[in-house]
Amino acid sequence: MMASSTPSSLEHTMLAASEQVPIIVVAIYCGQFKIGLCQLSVTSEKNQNLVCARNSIKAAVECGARLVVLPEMWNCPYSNDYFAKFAEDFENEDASPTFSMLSEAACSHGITIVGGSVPESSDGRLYNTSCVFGPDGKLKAKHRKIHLFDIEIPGDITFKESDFFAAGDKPTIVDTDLATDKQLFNADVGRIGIGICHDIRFPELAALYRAKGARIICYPGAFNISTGELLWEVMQRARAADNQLFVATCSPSRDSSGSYAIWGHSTLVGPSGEIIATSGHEETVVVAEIDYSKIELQRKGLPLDKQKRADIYLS
Ligand SMILES: NC(=O)CC(=O)C(=O)O
Repeated sequence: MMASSTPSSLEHTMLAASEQVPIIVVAIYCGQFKIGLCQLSVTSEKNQNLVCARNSIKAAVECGARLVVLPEMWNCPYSNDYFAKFAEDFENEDASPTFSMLSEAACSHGITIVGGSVPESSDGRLYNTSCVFGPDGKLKAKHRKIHLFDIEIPGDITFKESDFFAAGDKPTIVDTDLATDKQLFNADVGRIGIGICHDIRFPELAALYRAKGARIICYPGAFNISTGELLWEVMQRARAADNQLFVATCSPSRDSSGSYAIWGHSTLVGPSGEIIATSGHEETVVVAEIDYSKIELQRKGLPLDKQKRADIYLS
């Protein structure tokens, strides 16, 4: 068991997809299911973005992924000039091409999709929203970005999401279809926590997800090159190691449209804070195996939950 989860058992393979998007596959023995992270190149043509995402989901599924994650803002450039124009109302499903495509993809492949994030219009407001679909194509959950990315570092980066978006006010935990997955695919996708990009900076949210039984937290994200180099990997590894669970992130690729320079590097991190699979900044699909027994192993060997001195710092 121990030997099977050591780095020496990793197989790294580079494959060429039919759409000529490079695919990175990382397999670990004794895994339970594969996750696919679709690092998409986002253009200012929504339809093209939908087609590209659909192809990428298919490529991930062809490599065995049962859980597929898309990036933050994948149907729309991550830019204030586009958010309102590209927004869709998910209550009106038939008029939402993004909702329809994700639902169809989840249903026809029988997979769970964490649909990155896109601009949502609702009751006269805009939200940065992630929709999660189950293998029957039904919407399982909707997460509205809780912590909006407002930053002003003179001479470096200024961005104010709160000028355009309203903040969500709920954490999002999704119970995926265990029975269906177990019967059909011998996989256990389990309980997932959802955050969007800047949400990753807030350890309290991740700790809440762990307390509620999440075994993986998915963060669609679009870190900037200014913040990404220093913090993107650190944040993911910290959230995973603090909570002894898996963290998956998915970003658009750097060549995406708009003035916002994207860091990329979609990644899967394991419960001891180890990087299992990652990418560069180009368009790609990362497929990696998740073995939940690593969580139990880590929590047994290093029982942070029992060692916690809540009497000292939570009172
Ligand atoms: N999209 C974001 O929330 C970006 C972010 O957090 C960053 O550091 O860049």
